Amino acid sequence: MADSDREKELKAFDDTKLGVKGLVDAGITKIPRIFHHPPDNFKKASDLGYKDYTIPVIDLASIREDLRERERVVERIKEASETWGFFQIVNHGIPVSTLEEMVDGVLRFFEQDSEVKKEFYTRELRPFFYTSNYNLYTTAPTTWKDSFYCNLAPNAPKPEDLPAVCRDILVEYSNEVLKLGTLLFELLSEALGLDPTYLTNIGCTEGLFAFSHYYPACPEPELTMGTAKHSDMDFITVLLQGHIGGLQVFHKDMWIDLPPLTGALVVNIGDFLQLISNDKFKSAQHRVLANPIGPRVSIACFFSTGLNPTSRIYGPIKELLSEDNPAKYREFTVPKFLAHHRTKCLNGTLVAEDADIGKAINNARDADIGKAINPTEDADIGLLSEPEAYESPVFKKYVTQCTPHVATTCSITSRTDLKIESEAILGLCLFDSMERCLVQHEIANVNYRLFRPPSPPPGRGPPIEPIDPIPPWIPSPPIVPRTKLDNHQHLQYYQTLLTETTKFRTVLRRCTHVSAELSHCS
Ligand SMILES: O=C(O)CCC(=O)C(=O)O
Ligand SMILES: [Fe+2]
Repeated sequence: MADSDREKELKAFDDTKLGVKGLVDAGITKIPRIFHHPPDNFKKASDLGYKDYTIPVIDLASIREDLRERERVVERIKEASETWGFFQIVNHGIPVSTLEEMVDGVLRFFEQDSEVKKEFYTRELRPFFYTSNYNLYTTAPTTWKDSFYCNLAPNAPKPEDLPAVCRDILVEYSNEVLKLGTLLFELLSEALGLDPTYLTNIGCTEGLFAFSHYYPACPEPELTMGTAKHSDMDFITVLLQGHIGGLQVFHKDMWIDLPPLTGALVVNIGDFLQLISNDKFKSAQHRVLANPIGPRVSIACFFSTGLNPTSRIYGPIKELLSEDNPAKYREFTVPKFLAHHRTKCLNGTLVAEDADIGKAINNARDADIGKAINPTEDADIGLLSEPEAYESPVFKKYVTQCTPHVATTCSITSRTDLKIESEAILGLCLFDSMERCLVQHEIANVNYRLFRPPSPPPGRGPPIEPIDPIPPWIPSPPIVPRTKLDNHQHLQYYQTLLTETTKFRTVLRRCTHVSAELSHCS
């Protein structure tokens, strides 16, 4: 789809102020092209016959009275946060009737008279607003949902800023979530071996905002996504989902369903907590499938000062560090972190996964701020550092222009038999497709070998040291015909290309968020 056509379609869609629900109400049977997403190659655990992959459900019923039980719960939270980055909680103290009323409140908001609802439609940050696809005009495929956004703490919303149809329940529910947050951060602090008040004392409960999503039934669910793959850029998220499923968590190169459970809340670790726990806890990627039945609703409450940033400095918690476990990240402030990611994403410098406000735009590990301190694996062979590699004009050019191409050129179809780590698989797939991009777009007519140059014929330029930047766990993908280097010009060209390709590899190997399906801002 040409960019200008896409732009026009996006604008027309935006101007209706009716969102995806408006399309469904108009009776469409085919979804507009702006919603088309490239197919995903990763499998669902259930399709592979794995039945034992289930996200832990943790019962908080007696943790206040029974110390032993509290210890057991803390242990389970620790395990879930280290392995999954996700768990569900039941008997958390919020009455089921409040949860049900919150879900109903969301339905009432999205299903109210459209003229009243349109009053809330905007892309500007307001205490409460509604929109469809916050970053509609970025390069991302549009997702099949409408959302409202509400800032809850530290500045509680004024009642008059909230829509009448869900005002009371929103206030009640957010007070409950704030209370629950204090308990969760106590348990998470204990799970990290810290004093129970540690995470609260460093401000983890200070900020809260809600995104509530309305996913209408989709006539062609296989062509689009409800929410694209992302991780949350916050400390933790408390998610209430209605009665229709679709949420999936990425785990061991598979998508694991997280089906709704009456009375339960989903808790997931965000990028900030991963970062301050020095990678002990994992911020897992997740997504929501579009569904032929609907509407599905959800309310995600993000513990982050994202909408009221403070100058507080965060970094790996000192008490968790030791000689064997040195800090993996630099310190950061929330505003810098957000600004950095937003700029990166909106510039298209690095195509990111999800640019909704406060969400994971890029993985913390890859940011300049909060960036991994470890020397690059490639330092010993004289490669650029990762930030420099991001600046590589060739990298920018291909990553930004060729992302859809990446999706279609990856030749790796079977991952389940590849016994390598997930990053490696992603890396392999990306390298494979990136190289194909290079070959198809730019260099098909140039004679060269990409990775292992032959020695030039005697007397034709200096011998080339075979540089193999590929770590053993990323096999070199098979690649297209390359004839011999036969003159000095080609040799130089090859060397430039090799450097650039190596920069790709430097970057891509670390960028789990650059997705092989299609990197984008959703
Ligand atoms: O709708 C859902 O279940 C998940 C939404 C989500 O992941 C988010 O808003 O960050
Ligand atoms: Fe999320």
